[in-house]
Amino acid sequence: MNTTKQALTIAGFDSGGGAGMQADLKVFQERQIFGTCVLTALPIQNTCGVQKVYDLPLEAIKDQLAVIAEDFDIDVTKIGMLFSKEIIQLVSDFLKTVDFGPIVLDPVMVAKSGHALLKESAIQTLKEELLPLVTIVTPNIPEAEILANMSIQTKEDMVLAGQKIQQLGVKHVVVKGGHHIEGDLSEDVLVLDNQESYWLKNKRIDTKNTHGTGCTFSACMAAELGKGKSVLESLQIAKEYIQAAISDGIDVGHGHGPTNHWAYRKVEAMKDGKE
Ligand SMILES: Nc1ncnc2c1ncn2[C@@H]1O[C@H](COP(=O)(O)OP(=O)(O)OP(=O)(O)O)[C@@H](O)[C@H]1O
Ligand SMILES: Cc1ncc(COP(=O)(O)O)c(N)n1
Repeated sequence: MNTTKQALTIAGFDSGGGAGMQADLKVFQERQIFGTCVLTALPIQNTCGVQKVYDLPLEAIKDQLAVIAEDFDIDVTKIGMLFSKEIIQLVSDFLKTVDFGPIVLDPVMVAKSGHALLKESAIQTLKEELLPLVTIVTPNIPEAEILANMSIQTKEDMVLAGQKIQQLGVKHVVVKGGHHIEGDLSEDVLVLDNQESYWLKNKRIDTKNTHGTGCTFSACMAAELGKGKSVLESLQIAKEYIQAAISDGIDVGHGHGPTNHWAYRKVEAMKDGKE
């Protein structure tokens, strides 16, 4: 029997290597889970932004999903950029036919540079078709406002939005405070299906190098879930991973630089008493 844990990311492309499928595969490698991938769309982007997005033929996405199903025993699935309602429908229909483990959805809507990565016409399909299949969804504040159909100003609003998003059929919700709420802390809330909620807080880091933070964070959660960790444990590791990846930054590109995927190795070495 094959004991190597296997993850799938269904996501968009980033030539700049900081976000999307590229970030997800880097996280899978760092967290020691084998990474496979299905491309949904081809944005032309680097750290300075997204210039345009090329569509892929739906058939090409369908065929990629089919070859993964033929050949791999997927333990966990992470979903990022989906771009259109047709892609969401296709991916949802496919996921109903396979057991690809828990599903983590980062409901990517707009890139940090401001370019749309999800068409507005796709939001209803995302809510109705995909969310009921999802184990954990990880919206940032603007995404949570759209999914919950409410404005979010306070921490109480974040919890309420999480509960409203659960009513769409998803099991657990992480509403990320991240770069959208003011303050010294970067606070996220996990609303579990048993209605308990947990806050995760870290010092907010003042940096422009935050390209792909949402992708990295959700991919890390997925990797840990795929290896059998609980939802809360996976979230705690993801929060530590992203904190290290942002704070121990690297400087490449001329815009919003990517995060540092090696940084968490130091944190783990310290925990093991090796440093
Ligand atoms: N400046 C920061 N300092 C510390 N933590 C941060 C910072 N920015 C984001 N985070 C954390 O990074 C994780 C990802 O959240 P973020 O809000 O960046 O997601 P996102 O907006 O979906 O990202 P993306 O636009 O890359 O998809 C969360 O845990 C968030 O709290
Ligand atoms: C393919 C893809 N997926 C997600 C993002 C969001 O990342 P960011 O908001 O940091 O630009 C992105 N830019 N590209």
